[in-house]
Amino acid sequence: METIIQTYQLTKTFKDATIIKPLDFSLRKGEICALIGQNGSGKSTLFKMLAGQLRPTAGDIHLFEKTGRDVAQARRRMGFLVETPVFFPDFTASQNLEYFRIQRGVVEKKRVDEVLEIVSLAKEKRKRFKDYSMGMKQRLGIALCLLSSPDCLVLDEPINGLDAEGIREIRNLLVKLNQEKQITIFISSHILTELQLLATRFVFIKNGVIVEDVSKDSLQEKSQKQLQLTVDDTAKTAQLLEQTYVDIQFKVLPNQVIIIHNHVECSGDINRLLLDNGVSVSEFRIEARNLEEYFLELVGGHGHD
Ligand SMILES: Nc1ncnc2c1ncn2[C@@H]1O[C@H](COP(=O)(O)OP(=O)(O)OP(=O)(O)O)[C@@H](O)[C@H]1O
Repeated sequence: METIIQTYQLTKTFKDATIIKPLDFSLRKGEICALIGQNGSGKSTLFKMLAGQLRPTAGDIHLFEKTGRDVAQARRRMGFLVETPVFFPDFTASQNLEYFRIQRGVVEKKRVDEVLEIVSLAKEKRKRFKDYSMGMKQRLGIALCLLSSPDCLVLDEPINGLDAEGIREIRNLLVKLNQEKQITIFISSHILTELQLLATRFVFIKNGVIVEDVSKDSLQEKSQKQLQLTVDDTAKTAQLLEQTYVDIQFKVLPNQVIIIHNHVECSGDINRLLLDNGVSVSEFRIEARNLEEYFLELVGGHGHD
């Protein structure tokens, strides 16, 4: 399977703040990958480096398995919506796209109508941009990305601020592009549930570090389960967990309760570990939690880091 994006130890530092810590990431053909992180986590910085708008401080980017000088050429196979495009408010949608078609050297004039059709704006193509709703403006932004017939779209928070209907329209559009035109999609949001029905893979970023990278199925599974223990010694339990599972994620609640978010499949081993080390466990159960809670625990700065 072709690798569309590959980064090696990609790093970005502004003055003395390292916003993207050495990051290895790959996006494979056909994926709809969601990049989820709170404001300031580094999503736009990463996307701008991919778009060639920001120069990496260190590390490397390969696009379509091309490297070095060939990256610029490979980048033409991608459509980026990483900053709000500046459309002319008094131009119609058609006129705006026609302007960009000429500017970008897209030869076929009919491509403007084609992309307007794809994003379901054909009927409103003679409306002026300033009279468009937020959702229509975003779809026009995606139409602009599609002008050059890209194989991959990179979209920075395209559903930010849209109402439920606007979100649904963008979601349907992106699923259609992925399924019917085999366009690979890398899309960011700070709200997990917005992309939950769309993405096939979820990458969580916090302070410029990828803290989790999971498939849709795995996300469902993980987000559904956690271990809740009531113990006589929370400090000792915390110590044992950290010693045994380096990436353990847990939080200590009042009343001697500990919630463990990962390694739920090892519940038997965890129980034995505690008992063998003299911790008395009065309650031990696997329970459900929702996706939003899961997201907040991963990137929201709550609980155990
Ligand atoms: N040109 C710059 N100079 C200095 N700091 C910057 C620059 N661009 C971004 N930053 C800082 O980098 C951090 C990450 O910003 P970035 O825009 O990548 O985050 P984000 O995850 O996209 O958040 P948002 O959803 O708010 O756009 C922020 O603290 C921001 O202030």
